[in-house]
Amino acid sequence: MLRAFYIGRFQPYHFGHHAVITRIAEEVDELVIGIGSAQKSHEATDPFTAGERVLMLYNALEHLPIRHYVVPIEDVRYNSIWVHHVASRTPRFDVVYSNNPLVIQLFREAGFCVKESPLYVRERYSGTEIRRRMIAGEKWEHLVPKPVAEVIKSFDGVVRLKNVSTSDSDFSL
Ligand SMILES: Nc1ncnc2c1ncn2[C@@H]1O[C@H](COP(=O)(O)OP(=O)(O)OP(=O)(O)O)[C@@H](O)[C@H]1O
Ligand SMILES: NC(=O)c1ccc[n+]([C@@H]2O[C@H](COP(=O)(O)O)[C@@H](O)[C@H]2O)c1
Repeated sequence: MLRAFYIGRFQPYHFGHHAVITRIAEEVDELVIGIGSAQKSHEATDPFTAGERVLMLYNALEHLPIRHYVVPIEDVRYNSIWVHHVASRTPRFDVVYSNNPLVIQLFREAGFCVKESPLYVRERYSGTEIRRRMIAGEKWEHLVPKPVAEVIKSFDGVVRLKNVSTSDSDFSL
């Protein structure tokens, strides 16, 4: 039984992520999906809460043919302990898929087998580009699975993103 791990911020979950996850599902038996920077929301680059992102993934992956777990994971101050932090919040996994250089470096140093996942039409499928379109009032719905667009609309996510993007207040502890 081979269980894989894949992490992203999913702000929002889009067809680039979906292509990667669909491909991983052909190679492994189970998949743990980490929702990274789970503590963040209501910011221009991270507008959606961990709970909202759980819902996006849960609904978009309803028909994924393998068992999968969606686990929110907060950032920690020290990169050196991040892999242990991830492991303490997830079912045990055997292989990591990522193309984030820091994620790859940290997992390889910790002794994990890491497979690099290729980018899928990156200029089209990118969280940054989708958020830009949302703020500009351009079409974005075709870049995400239908259930994701429905979740975002259910809580007026585009209005929130526009509001937090124009706000000049930056709250941090
Ligand atoms: N088009 C894509 N094809 C394949 N993988 C992608 C694509 N876009 C992002 N990824 C990967 O998915 C993982 C999660 O990324 P993330 O949730 O930050 O998405 P993103 O589109 O890069 O978002 P942002 O633009 O907000 O940084 C990362 O490893 C990232 O490289
Ligand atoms: N020290 C840390 O908390 C740490 C280190 C490496 C990656 N991460 C997180 O992993 C996720 C990686 O996903 P992206 O590829 O979408 O950036 C991000 O949420 C990032 O913040 C956190």
